[in-house]
Amino acid sequence: MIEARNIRKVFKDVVAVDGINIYVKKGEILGILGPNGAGKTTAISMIATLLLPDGGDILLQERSILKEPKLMRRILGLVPQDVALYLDLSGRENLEFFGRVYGLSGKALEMRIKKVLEIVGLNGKNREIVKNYSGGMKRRLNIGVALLHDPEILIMDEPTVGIDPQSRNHILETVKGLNEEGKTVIYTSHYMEEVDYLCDRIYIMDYGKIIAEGSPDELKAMISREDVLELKATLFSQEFIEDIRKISGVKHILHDDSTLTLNVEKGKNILSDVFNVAQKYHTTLISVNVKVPTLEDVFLSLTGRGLRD
Ligand SMILES: Nc1ncnc2c1ncn2[C@@H]1O[C@H](COP(=O)(O)OP(=O)(O)OP(=O)(O)O)[C@@H](O)[C@H]1O
Repeated sequence: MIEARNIRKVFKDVVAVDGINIYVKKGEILGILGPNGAGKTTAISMIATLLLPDGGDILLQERSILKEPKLMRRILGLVPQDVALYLDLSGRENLEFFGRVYGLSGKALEMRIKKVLEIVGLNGKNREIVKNYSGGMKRRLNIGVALLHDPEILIMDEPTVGIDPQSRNHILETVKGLNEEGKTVIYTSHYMEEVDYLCDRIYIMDYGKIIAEGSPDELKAMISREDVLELKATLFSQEFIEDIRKISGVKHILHDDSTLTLNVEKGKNILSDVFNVAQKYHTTLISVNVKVPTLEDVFLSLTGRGLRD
């Protein structure tokens, strides 16, 4: 349906998107996963025709949207990262305003507003001014605005950042529901749990490049030659972590003060080495677990860094 070929965008001396290929199939939820600054927003802004690439082409059903941006704009709903709403208007008034911008009016507009309020679960609050909405409600209304003209494709840029868990779940379920009704979705996030849960296919981005592509299971299978071990303690010292890093078979480490995640060569038993290090630094291990790999472990394996470093 959509095919971005070798697209590139440079801002002064920053190569935000470095010659990537992305395709989107009709009816799928496509995830773009990557840490802050990876280039996700820049990539989808080009697909959404908000930014012109410095190189490459973007095709919608074989026709270049660089030459014919209207083709894309007609069928696209974009949910930007920053909430774009009128705070002094009610939820309903915002929908009325943006609906008119999309060219809707009269009964058609009224019906779409009713439908959209149902989808985003804001029926009960539609006459309240948006200033009084919680962060999650504002995000949901923002999604509602993007749905007003009943777009075929929905592009969502990190729609759950900084909101409460209940609204987050509501948004994830809304995306699933919209997809089941036939909408194609492009969803960017740096939360691996979200893309794992939602997406049929995922591109992992880092420093403007795509470093892996596949279904969540395919991506996890990429590290099937590694075991993931998780150690917990009250506090891990830097010296402890450095000694663990030196154990033969340890490929990557992700850590905070109390949890160490190790990607270890498959089948390599490093437990006695781990316990020796623990003894050396008088560190009491609260737990040692073999983990089922997550997309975070895939990213760690590919880059040596965590998604949220
Ligand atoms: N308008 C701009 N001017 C200059 N640099 C920019 C601009 N937009 C993005 N960048 C830079 O391009 C790189 C990619 O940014 P982008 O916003 O696309 O990443 P992202 O993966 O969406 O991350 P985030 O979640 O933080 O938005 C970053 O280094 C960013 O600082």
